[in-house]
Amino acid sequence: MCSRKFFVGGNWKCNGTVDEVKKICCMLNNGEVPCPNHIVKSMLRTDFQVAAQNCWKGKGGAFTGEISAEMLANLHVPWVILGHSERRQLCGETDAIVAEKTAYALDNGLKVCLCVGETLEERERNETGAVVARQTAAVASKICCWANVVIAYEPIWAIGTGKVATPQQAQEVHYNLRKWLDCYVSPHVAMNMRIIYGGSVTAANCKEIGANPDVDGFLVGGASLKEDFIAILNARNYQH
Ligand SMILES: O=C[C@H](O)COP(=O)(O)O
Repeated sequence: MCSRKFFVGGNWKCNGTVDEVKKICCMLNNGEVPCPNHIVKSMLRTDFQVAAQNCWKGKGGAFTGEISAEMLANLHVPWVILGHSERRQLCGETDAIVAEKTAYALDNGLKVCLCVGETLEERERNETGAVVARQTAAVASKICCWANVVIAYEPIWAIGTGKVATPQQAQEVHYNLRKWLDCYVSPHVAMNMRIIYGGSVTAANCKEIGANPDVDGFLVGGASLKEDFIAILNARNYQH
């Protein structure tokens, strides 16, 4: 029996003054629904969980500008987003680095939202499945327990562009990724892994994409900064 609970993450990225963050927290706290820092955590209802958007790949130390997994755990930040395409493309994070970070974060008690996804060129060359499998395989070579991992499929061409994947495109990639997990990790992990979709998700398209059997939630950028996010959180009507 599959017990995947619908999962929706808001990725505020590098946005938000204190006043803006207060406004979004207020919207969330008052929304009818079932972050990167400590201030946000203290402003939010306790049924929301906060995630950092990155962490260092190993033990903390002389790494200016970084935050370690231990520091996040110590701040009671339960989640970290790793492997986001903006980190991969803008900060040179390779599959190996993302895998190392994932293993270290898990070992230190964090839960990981692992992002994977292809560029437009890769999709046009029919490489989507291979890219997503390669990115996941790098992590699979470093971790044994997947219980605290959610995988976010985020096609890079859909991020912040308004060009959302069709429900069929999302379902196909999620289905194939689950099949890959079934073959190369285990049937148990495949069945229980939440594979969420990210890339131009809005209140208008979330229900149709979220209705697919292999879409277990969303990772939302732009729309998580707006009132739209409440509708996205409710895309599957209060599933618990
Ligand atoms: O992490 C979220 C994704 O990058 C999606 O961003 P977006 O919803 O603004 O397209």
